[in-house]
Amino acid sequence: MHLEEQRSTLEGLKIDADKGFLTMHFNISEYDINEEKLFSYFNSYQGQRYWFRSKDERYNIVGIGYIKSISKDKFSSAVMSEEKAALYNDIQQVDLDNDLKGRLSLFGGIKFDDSHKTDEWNQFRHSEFHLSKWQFSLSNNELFYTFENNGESLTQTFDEIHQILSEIDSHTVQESDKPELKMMKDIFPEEWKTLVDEAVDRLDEDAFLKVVLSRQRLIRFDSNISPLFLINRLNDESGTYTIYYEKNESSFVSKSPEKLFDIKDNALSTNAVAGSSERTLDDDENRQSKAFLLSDDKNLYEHALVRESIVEDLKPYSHYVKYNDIPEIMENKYIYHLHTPITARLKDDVDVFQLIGAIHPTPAVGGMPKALSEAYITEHEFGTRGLYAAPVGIVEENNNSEFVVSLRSMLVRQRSASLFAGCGIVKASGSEEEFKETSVKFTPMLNVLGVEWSES
Ligand SMILES: C=C(O[C@@H]1C=C(C(=O)O)C=C[C@H]1O)C(=O)O
Repeated sequence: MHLEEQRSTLEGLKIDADKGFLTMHFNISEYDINEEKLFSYFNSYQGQRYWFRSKDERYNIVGIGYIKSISKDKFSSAVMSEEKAALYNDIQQVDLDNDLKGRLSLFGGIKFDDSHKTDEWNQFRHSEFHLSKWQFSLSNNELFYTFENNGESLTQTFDEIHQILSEIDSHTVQESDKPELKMMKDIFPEEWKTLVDEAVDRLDEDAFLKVVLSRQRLIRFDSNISPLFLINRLNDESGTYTIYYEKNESSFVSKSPEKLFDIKDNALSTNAVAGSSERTLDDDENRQSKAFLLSDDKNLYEHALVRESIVEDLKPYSHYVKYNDIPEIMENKYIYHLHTPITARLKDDVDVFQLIGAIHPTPAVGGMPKALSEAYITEHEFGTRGLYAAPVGIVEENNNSEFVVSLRSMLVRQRSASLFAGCGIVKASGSEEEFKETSVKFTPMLNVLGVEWSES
């Protein structure tokens, strides 16, 4: 449809005075727009921007300006779904084209737990989801522009948006400087190994099977880490999720390989991921590494715990749950994992927040049994997980959604970055191997930061 025709549909449009917001939904395929141009152009919105890209690019969304948010200091699935319904109910949506495919979405996350040992996550509330003023759905070249319904002329708004889209199209992105590394250190490395040894002693094969313990690495640069530098580097590794989430002065970044679940018209798909071995540049070593994973009892056991827990958690909400008994190899750039795809047909009245409450934390990031391992993590782990290993993702009005388990992640504030990595501890684990595995899991974020490293 041509611009003039789209513009004229607005002239006769009846505005619903009861709604607080209006969303115009545009096809923007005539403009040359990408993530970097958007983050550069909308620099003044820093602190209120996100980028979420699915592994398969079902979603590739950049959101600018948090115009309306649902946020709580405690997670309640009922309250979240009520507030989400109220938020959508207050919006009049206007499609400016007949064959638009995208849907107006919320983006956000729910922290791993409600522990507050340290204050570095204070800029994020416990459960927080945002509707953005500008939602660029880059996988289908669409824009949702949302604004307060205050009687402004719609055709004038339409013209202003097209003016801005032309400016973004011709916007030149300046190259951003690589920050110089000043300091890099593991937080309590020896104490963490002791923590792992103590956990191994505490675990037993009947009542406490597994606990996931994480640790942090702190990095400081000699200048602030520029958002554009990160956006540019995040485009690098394919085959993972991409999350870049600004909130005030903090940014949370993840290159997770792990989906919590996605839902499309009541069909849910998820993936049990647990069991790891390093990927190197040597083909022979890699063949051995994969063969080892597929036959190693400790890794297969850790994996089965995760798969069974997810399947059991899904059953009450599903007509059926399907999966294969034999795990497959997931290949990431720096690491291999065992994974099992799982699908389910959800019952009609199931809400997305209810599912998050039921599944998170999977034993891939918590442990088994769930309550015992969560309490163990809260009591013994150093630091606060915040959004590390937490559900972060996109949700639409009708429950269609995609959530990530936000691993391979970091919290960036001004000149510093805190990197997070964990691993599953079972009775057969050893602290030196687990320390090494967590070091490998820092690699994706070191790469995003442009930090040269060598793990020896
Ligand atoms: C906890 C992390 O990873 C999880 C733990 C794994 C394991 O213990 O083998 C593998 C993949 C993830 O499910 C992490 O990356 O921080």
